[in-house]
Parts: sequence; structure tokens; C-alpha cells
Amino acid sequence: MQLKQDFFEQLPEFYSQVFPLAISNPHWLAWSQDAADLIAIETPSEALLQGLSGNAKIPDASYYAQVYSGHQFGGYSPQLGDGRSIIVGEAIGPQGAWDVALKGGGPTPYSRHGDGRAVMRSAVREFLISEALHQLHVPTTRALAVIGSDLPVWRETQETAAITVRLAKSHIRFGHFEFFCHSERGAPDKLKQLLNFTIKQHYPQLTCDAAGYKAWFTQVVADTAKMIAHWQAIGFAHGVMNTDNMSILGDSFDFGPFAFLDTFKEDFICNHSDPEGRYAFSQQPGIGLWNLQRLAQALAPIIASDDLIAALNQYQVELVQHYLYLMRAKLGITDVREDSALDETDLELIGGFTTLMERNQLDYTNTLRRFGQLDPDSKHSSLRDDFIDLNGFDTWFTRYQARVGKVLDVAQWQLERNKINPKYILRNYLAQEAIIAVEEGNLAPLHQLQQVLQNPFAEQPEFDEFANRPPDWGQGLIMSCSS
Ligand SMILES: Nc1ncnc2c1ncn2[C@@H]1O[C@H](COP(=O)(O)OP(=O)(O)OP(=O)(O)O)[C@@H](O)[C@H]1O
Ligand SMILES: [Mg+2]
Repeated sequence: MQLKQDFFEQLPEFYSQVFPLAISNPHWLAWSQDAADLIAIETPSEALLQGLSGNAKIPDASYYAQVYSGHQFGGYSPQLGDGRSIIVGEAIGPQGAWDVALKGGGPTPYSRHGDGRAVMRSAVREFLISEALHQLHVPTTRALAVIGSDLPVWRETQETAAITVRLAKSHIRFGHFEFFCHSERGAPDKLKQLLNFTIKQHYPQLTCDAAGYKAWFTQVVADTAKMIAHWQAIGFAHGVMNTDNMSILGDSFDFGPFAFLDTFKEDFICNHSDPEGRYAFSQQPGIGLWNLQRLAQALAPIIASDDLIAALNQYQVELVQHYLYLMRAKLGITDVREDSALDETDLELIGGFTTLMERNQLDYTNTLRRFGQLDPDSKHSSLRDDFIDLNGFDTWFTRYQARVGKVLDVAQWQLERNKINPKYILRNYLAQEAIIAVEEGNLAPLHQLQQVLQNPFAEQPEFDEFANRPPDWGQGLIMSCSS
């Protein structure tokens, strides 16, 4: 692993140096070669294991925890920071550099009352979802590995510590800017320093002046909107959209109590600690804007408010446009004209279908996957059989057929649908089964699940059961924040 240290060297006031604490008996629980290729690592060597577990110094590493703050569940937390994530530097890969972070690497000056650790179940979930979302073409941070240990940690009961090795193009969050606006250490020149660094590293086409700042914030708004459009289209609920969990690059970031929808439910809440549903599935688009507004407030000392407002005004347009683009492709509406991007009729057609799914208690992913078996020209379809409300389906399908029009090559059209509507997603019950097996010392189910999720659009008939809806015990499995 070849490391550089741009953040560490250029932003000395934006972190605290801190070394990971060694853990006993580190061992690989999971490894993603796909992620390893990003930073040109060929194999999970013993030396790497010792380094990433904090038991040996990694050559050229600088160990540090970044400082940030953030709005959590609507309230401002003035001092957060990496309480259990230690960054070792930026690893250079064939297509650019990636921050390497040891999530669960030990306490830092920002740990407050926490132990600086992550439990195995949450480390495994973060690993699986990072790699799964990437394969589903959703912008996300990545995960190189999960390292298990013998170290006991206490949550509701005693559990075992593990480390997720996270790769991120950047760990800069909305909360970084909030901290350097609102805290005692905040000042416009610090904000500028952070912003100029962000632009130089990640938006090299932009200039560090008023025009560049405006273009940059417009881009952040668009990227955030696109990320959330992806979540809504794939049926993903993040669960903890606090501003300290919003990456400035619009990558899905910090995976805790997330869940994919099984049965479609607009107001689905996946976070046990969110009884009011602030971060319910249907709320995600609105929360994305709210979070961007908090970011805009933090940037107000250095970016003209007219520019900030103009960019924020584009959020909804960007989100709906991208959502429409993704959903039309899923439903096989292929005759899209550029100027029909904000077509209300298509939005209603799509909404009509999700409402039908909800009323008929259908599985979101599997129902969309059925589009790969549909003949849009035919009155009868196996998709229709899934609905209890046949009249409702027929009415919708008539509208749908009128919209899709004549499909010339149905086989090709079906093939295209299967490339867009996944068969395999990380359902909570699948993650749970793999985690229980790890607790019992059996890594095979975890590795098999990882392998299935590597190719979510392929049929993989030998793994059909991974596409099943949850069994009774796994329905509406809700995760807590304790991780
Ligand atoms: N076990 C822990 N020990 C110390 N700090 C913790 C612990 N768990 C969470 N924190 C801190 O609490 C804050 C909010 O936690 P949150 O769950 O959003 O982040 P996280 O999952 O720890 O990490 P990240 O956002 O880097 O993925 C962060 O400052 C985080 O570092
Ligand atoms: Mg977090």
C-alpha cells in the first residue's frame, strides 16, 4: 500500500494525531479484492493484517482522527469528530487515491464516552453494504476488509470488537464545514482553507475563487440529490442521515441501522432510535435538502448567499430528474426525450406502481425484477398474478402499456430490465444469518453472501434462495444505533 498524506500535511488544524490500539488475535473475517484493486493491493498479507489491526506500524502511515460537528436528529452537536475511526492516509491506486480508515481502531480525542470500538456485527454490515451498493451502481464509500479479534466490548451485552477498513475518496463531511463555521476554532479563513483543499483534491477543474465556489456548491447539491435519487430507486433506507454522516462528495457514508425495503412501505423506518421517522424512507429526499441547507449556512461566511440559494433551488429538480431517469429505466420506458425530464405524468405512473405495491404488500426488489419476464404488449403476465387487487393492476397496466408503446424486440427489452433491476440485495435477514454464523465461527455464509452480492444483476440460479423475501423472524427487522 503506497500512502500519501495530503490531508495530514496540508490541514494540520483539522485533526488530532492518534495511534490505533492493538487488538488481540486479529484475523481476516472478510476481504474485498475488488476494493483492494482500487489501491493496488494484490493479496491480504500477514503484514497488512498486523498493520490494519493496529498491531504494527504501517510504512508511511500518519494516524489521525478528523474533527467535525453536525446536526443529529435535527439538533446541533457542536463537537463530534472521529471517535472510533482512525485514518492512516491516502492510498494511491490506478484511478486515484483513497483514504484508508480503521473504523473501530480504538479511542481518539473525540471518543467522548465511547470506547472507540465497533462490534463485529456492525463491522460486517458496513463491509457488506459498502460493497453491495457499489455493485448496484450507487455512489458509496468502499470497504477493503473486516478484521475480527478476541477483544471483548460491551454494548447491551458483551460482544467482540472488529475493524472495518473503509476506503473513501474523502472523509470530509458536511459536519467539517459546520465545525469550522460554528465553533470557537472556526473562522472564515479556516473554512476557506478546507474548501480550497476540497476543491483542489476533488474538483480540479474548478478554481478557488467566487465563481469556483459557486460551481462547487452547485455540484455538491447535484451529487447529494443524485445519491438520494439512487436510494429511493433501489429501495434503500440509510437510517441516520445526520449531517456528520453526509459525505461532501455525495457518496453513501456511515452504515448503521440501514435497510433495503423488503415489502414496499413508503414510510418505512429502519432505525430503532428514530420512532418518529425523521429518517423514514419517504423522508430521505426532504432531509437531503435540510442537510444541504445546514451546509449552506456553514458556508455563508465565504460564499455569497445568492449563490448558495440558487444552488439549493436546483436540488429538487436534480433529484426528481435523476429519480425519473432511474425509474424509467427500471420500468422499461425507453423513449425518453431530454425535455420530458420533469414529466409529471411519468412521476404519477411510477408513484401509481409503488402505491399498488404497498397496497398489495409486494416485495419492492422482486416485483421490479419481474419486469424482466414481462411482455409489455401482452394482456397477461406473471407479474399480474402477484397482485391481489387485479383491477388496480389492470388499470395501471393499461396506462403503462400506453406509455411504453410498442416494444420491437421484447427479448432484448427484457434483457435490459435484468441489467437494471437487481435480483440480489443485502436484505437484513441475510446479513443477520451471516453474522450469526460468524459468531459461531463459521465464515462460509458471510463469504457466500458477499459473493452473491458481487453480481446482483446475474441470475445465479444456485443462489436463488438469497432472493427470497424474509422469513417471519426476519420481517421488518429493525436495527439499533448501538454498534
Ligand atoms: N464506540 C464509539 N466510541 C467512540 N465514539 C463513537 C463510538 N460510536 C460512535 N462514536 C462517535 O459518535 C459520533 C456519531 O456516531 P456515528 O454512528 O454517526 O458514526 P460512526 O459510525 O462511529 O462513524 P463514521 O461516521 O465515521 O462512519 C461520531 O463522532 C462517532 O465517532
Ligand atoms: Mg457517523
